[in-house]
Amino acid sequence: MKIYFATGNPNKIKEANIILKDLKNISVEHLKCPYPEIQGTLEEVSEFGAKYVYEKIKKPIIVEDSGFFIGALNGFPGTYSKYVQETLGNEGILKLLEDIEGENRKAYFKTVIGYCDENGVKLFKGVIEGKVAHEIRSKGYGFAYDSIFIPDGEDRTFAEMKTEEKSEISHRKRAFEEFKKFLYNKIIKTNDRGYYGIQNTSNRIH
Ligand SMILES: O=P(O)(O)OP(=O)(O)OP(=O)(O)OC[C@H]1O[C@@H](n2cnc3c(O)ncnc32)[C@H](O)[C@@H]1O
Ligand SMILES: [Mg+2]
Repeated sequence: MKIYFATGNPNKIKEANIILKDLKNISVEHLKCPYPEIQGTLEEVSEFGAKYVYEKIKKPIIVEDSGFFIGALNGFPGTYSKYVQETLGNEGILKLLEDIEGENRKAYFKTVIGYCDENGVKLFKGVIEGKVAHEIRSKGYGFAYDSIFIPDGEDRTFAEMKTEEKSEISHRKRAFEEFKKFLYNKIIKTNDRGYYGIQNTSNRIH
């Protein structure tokens, strides 16, 4: 089964492939099919985008909308994350937080995957909590906000972790895990042999 992933961001494809690497029989293909990013919640953007792209290609499709939410800024940049990354950038964000210390630097990433096929659209969500670093810290991994985000339980920013490490705990990983559960059920229901397509043999039911 092929699932198309409509995104303009190749980092997302790289991470999705790492996260979904244990899926057999299912491949994720990058699709460059722009869709209107309506102004609204991540859920609204993903639902609209998934339906929009599905109507165009009539094949199983995912889109994904993510945001970076900073507690001390009442969730800003949140649904404006793309625009803020391109304008203020990470330095601008750090400046806004100059006098903010400790617990007040809390932030989280959230991802909402929208999946659409002939049965309609479904959403899958993932969140990772952490805090905003005091300075930009990167070993060249990751992208966008990764160099200022330190996940809870870590000292390093996402941009100091290899993509494989980020992808063990990230918001994207969590959203895709939910999506995987849905795929397992769907495949069990639709496949006569009841074969999951998953390497983990304990999950095989044939
Ligand atoms: O074409 P799409 O899939 O929309 O790709 P995008 O880069 O516009 O992605 P989003 O709208 O989902 O993301 C909003 C902003 O948040 C950034 N972002 C998304 N996921 C991230 C992650 O895992 N780490 C750091 N920044 C991220 C992204 O680069 C944008 O600046
Ligand atoms: Mg976008």
